[in-house]
Amino acid sequence: MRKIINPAPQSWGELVQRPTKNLDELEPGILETFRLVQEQGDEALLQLAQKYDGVRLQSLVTTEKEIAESEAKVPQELKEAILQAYSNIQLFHTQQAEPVKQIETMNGVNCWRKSVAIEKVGLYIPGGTAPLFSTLLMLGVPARIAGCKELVLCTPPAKDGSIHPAILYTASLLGVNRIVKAGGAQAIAAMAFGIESVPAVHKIFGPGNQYVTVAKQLVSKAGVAIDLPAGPSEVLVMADESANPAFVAADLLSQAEHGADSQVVLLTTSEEVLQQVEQELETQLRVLPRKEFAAKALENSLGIILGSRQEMLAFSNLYAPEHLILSVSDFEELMDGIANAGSVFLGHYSPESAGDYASGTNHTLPTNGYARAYSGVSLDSFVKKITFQYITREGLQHIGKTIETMAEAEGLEAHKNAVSIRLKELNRV
Ligand SMILES: NC(=O)c1ccc[n+]([C@@H]2O[C@H](COP(=O)([O-])OP(=O)(O)OC[C@H]3O[C@@H](n4cnc5c(N)ncnc54)[C@H](O)[C@@H]3O)[C@@H](O)[C@H]2O)c1
Ligand SMILES: N[C@H](CO)Cc1c[nH]c[nH+]1
Ligand SMILES: [Zn+2]
Repeated sequence: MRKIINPAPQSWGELVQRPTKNLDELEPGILETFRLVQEQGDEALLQLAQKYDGVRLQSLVTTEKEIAESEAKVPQELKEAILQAYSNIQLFHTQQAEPVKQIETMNGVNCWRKSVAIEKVGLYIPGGTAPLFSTLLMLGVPARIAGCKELVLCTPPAKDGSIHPAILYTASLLGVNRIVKAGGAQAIAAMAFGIESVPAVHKIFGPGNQYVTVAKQLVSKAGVAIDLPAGPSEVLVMADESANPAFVAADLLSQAEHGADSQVVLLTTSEEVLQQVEQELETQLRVLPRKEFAAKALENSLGIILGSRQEMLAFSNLYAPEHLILSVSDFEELMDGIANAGSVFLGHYSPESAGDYASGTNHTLPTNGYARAYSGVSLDSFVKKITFQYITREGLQHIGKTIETMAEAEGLEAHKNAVSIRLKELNRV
C-alpha cells in the first residue's frame, strides 16, 4: 500500500486514477473477439473457452441433467444461506417498485408512467477466479420481481467443463431459462449479437473483470443496453481514532482479494491508525488463501493521511468509490456530505461483505469513478418506464392553444394541424 501524507489538493486528481488498463489498450483485442463471435458463432466460443478458460467443451449449454445433479452437491447450510440472502434481497428490491400515479396536469389532461419489464435480459456471472453465485441473486431477484420473461446466463466454465453447483442451484431457484458456459468478452458478444446457442438479449447485466466491463461498454455503443460499468472491485475506508485497525484491514482485504486489478484506499487523520492498519494487513494477508490476488491489489492501493474529516470527505467524493465505509465515530455528521459512492457502510459493525452477500442491497455497483454519475443495479434497471396520456375532449380544448402556438413557433405546421383539426371538429359539435 502506497503511503501518502497530506497530499496537496492539486495532486488528488492523479491519486484518484485507478490502476486498471484504459479502454484504448483493451479495445483492439476485444473487437477482434467480437469479430470472431459474429463470424463463427458457437465455434468461436468453444475455441475461446479453450484459450482463456483452459477447457475443451463438448457443448456450450448446460443440460437439464447437469442442473438437476447440482442440487445434491450444494450443502444444506449453503442452501439455507442462499435462501436467507434471496429473501433479504427480494424484500429490499420489492420496495423499489413505484406505484402508478395518474396526474391531471390540466383539466382533462391525464398523464401517468408505468414500469414495464425488459423482456429478454442477459446476466453475466463472473467465474474467472471465483464462482460468484451471489451475483446471480443480485441480478436474478430484481429481474424476476420486474417480470422479465427470458433470463439468459453466461458464466465461465471450470477446467472440467462444469459450472459451480451453487450457480446452478441459484439459477434453478430463479428459473433461469438458459445457462451458457462462456465467459469474458466473448460471452458479452454472444448475448449482444446472438449466436446458435445464445439468444440475443435486449439488455446485458453484471459485473466482471476489465475485459468484461470494456466489452459491455463497446456493445452498448453498438446499440445493446447495459446496466453500468461494474469492473474490478474497490473500497474506500475513512477511519478515525475510534476505528478498530483489525476490522479496517479485514474490510480492505475483502475487496483486495477479488483480483490483482482491484484497488483499496484507506483515508485517516491519524498516522497511528495507518500504521496499525498496515500491521494488521500484513498479519491477515499471511493466512489468506487468495493472498496472491490481495497482495497484488495492495501494491496498487493507497493509505492517505489527511488533515481533517472534511478533507477525507472531499477526497472520497472526488474518488467516487464503489464501496465507502465510514469507520468513524459520529458518522451521522459525514453522511449527508456524501456526494459520490456506489454503496455506503456506516459505523464499525457494517462490514462491506454484508452488502456483498446478504443484507439486501445490491452488490452490482459502479467502479472506476463511475459512481459520480451511475447508480448500482436496482429494480429500475430491469424495466422501461413507459408514459401514457389520455386527453378528454374538454382537456384538448384546454391545452390545444398552447400546443398550436408552440408548434407554429417551431415552424412545424403538421404538428399544429394535428390539434387544430380536432379542435375544429369539437367546435362544430
Ligand atoms: N463492480 C461490481 O459490482 C463487481 C461485483 C462482483 C465482482 N466484480 C469484479 O468482477 C471481476 C471478476 O473477475 P474474474 O476474472 O474472476 O472473472 P470474469 O468472469 O469477470 O472474467 C473471466 C473471463 O475473462 C476472460 N479473460 C481472462 N483473461 C483474459 C485475457 N488476458 N484476455 C482476454 N480475456 C481474458 C476469460 O474469457 C475469462 O473467462 C473481479 O474484478 C471482481 O472484482 C465486480
Ligand atoms: N464485492 C463484489 C462487488 O464489488 C461483490 C462480491 C461477490 N462476492 C463477493 N463479493
Ligand atoms: Zn466482494
